[in-house]
Amino acid sequence: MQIEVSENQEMIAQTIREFGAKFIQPYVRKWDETQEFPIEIFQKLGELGLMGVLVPEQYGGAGLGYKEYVTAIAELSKIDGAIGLSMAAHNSLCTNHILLFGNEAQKQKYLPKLATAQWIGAWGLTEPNTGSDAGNMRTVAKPDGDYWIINGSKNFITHGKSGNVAVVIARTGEAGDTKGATAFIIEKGTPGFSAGKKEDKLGMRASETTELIFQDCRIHADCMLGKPGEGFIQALKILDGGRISIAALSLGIAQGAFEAAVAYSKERTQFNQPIAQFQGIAFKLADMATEIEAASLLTFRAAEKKDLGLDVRKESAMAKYYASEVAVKVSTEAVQVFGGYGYTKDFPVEKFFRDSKLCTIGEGTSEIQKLVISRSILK
Ligand SMILES: CC(C)(COP(=O)(O)OP(=O)(O)OC[C@H]1O[C@@H](n2cnc3c(N)ncnc32)[C@H](O)[C@@H]1OP(=O)(O)O)[C@@H](O)C(=O)NCCC(=O)NCCSC(=O)C1=CCCCC1
Repeated sequence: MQIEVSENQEMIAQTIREFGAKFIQPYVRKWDETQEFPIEIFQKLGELGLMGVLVPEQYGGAGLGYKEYVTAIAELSKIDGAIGLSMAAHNSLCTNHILLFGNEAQKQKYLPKLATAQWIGAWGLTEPNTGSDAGNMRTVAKPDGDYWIINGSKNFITHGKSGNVAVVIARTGEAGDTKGATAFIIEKGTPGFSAGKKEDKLGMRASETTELIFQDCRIHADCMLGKPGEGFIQALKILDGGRISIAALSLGIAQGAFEAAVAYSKERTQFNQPIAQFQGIAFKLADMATEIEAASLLTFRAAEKKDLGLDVRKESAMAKYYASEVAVKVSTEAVQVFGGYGYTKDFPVEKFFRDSKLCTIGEGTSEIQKLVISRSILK
């Protein structure tokens, strides 16, 4: 898919393929059915150095870039999108927020644990009434001497219950003021901080999604990331990287569904010939392959620009928008290629189909990506 693949990317892809065949693939269906979050998988991935791909070596990470990170998420998501999603939320949202906006003490304290997955991270921006309009958040943090008191709730939070630490953005100024929000690091077990309802989801079921609840949660000012008022802009910058990871997740899902459809179409015979020999099926495969290739180019281009330290708000939105829509389209077509069998849980494509839909919604809907892209063009 890419013209040049680095040695590190090859090594990461190979490691994940071997790891996935042994520790993920055999359990995908069970985790999906039971909605179980297999935390031990992340600890094992952490031991392999894959939970801190973007974290510099001095903080216990691999010190690599977005190209390698995209490779890791896409390879994992070919096997199980839910595992790819959890890795993405842990890395590009929670860990990256501390890496990019934390002070030295915060980085020393949290990054080594997060980069090795001894601790799992969560990130809280979305609220029940403020999803796309994230800047209008209602969760409030009020100063109290050297402390801040947080009240409110966040929802659709990956690792809300299992996470050892969360980065949470709360209102510290006027409602609707994009300079009126602040980011805080809050550890599990802090009085007044708890996980609420766990969502029963259509797809991505092995990735845990819960509410976060704050009731007079008192935290020291040392937990603040950056300065008061910087939280919303920090979050938008974090989403610029996060959206590349959702594009990678989408690529993995699309590639997994495509490979299953190709294999099945060569084996399944109807009217005395493999269905792949019918133009109706062969042209579907041609469309899928072309769209995956285009999605891959957009995703790796955004990753390359990010690695160069450039502003990628447009490129990450384009990659996420296009790749996620491709994941939905390709997995839908894969179910069609499988026919009735594709609609059963005996084959993998129904899961790709269910998992893919999250990609057009999480970290900003396709409509929000178009808003970001068009604002960037028209500014
Ligand atoms: C794009 C958006 C709708 C924008 O909002 P507004 O119109 O309120 O804000 P606007 O006027 O665009 O901007 C404010 C200031 O900010 C600067 N800036 C914007 N982008 C950036 C940027 N990328 N970098 C730096 N600065 C930026 C902008 O210039 C402006 O500054 P100024 O006030 O003029 O000085 C934003 O709210 C958004 O994106 N929503 C989707 C949330 C959303 O995506 N959640 C996802 C939550 S996480 C999630 O869903 C999951 C996580 C993991 C698991 C799956 C799900």
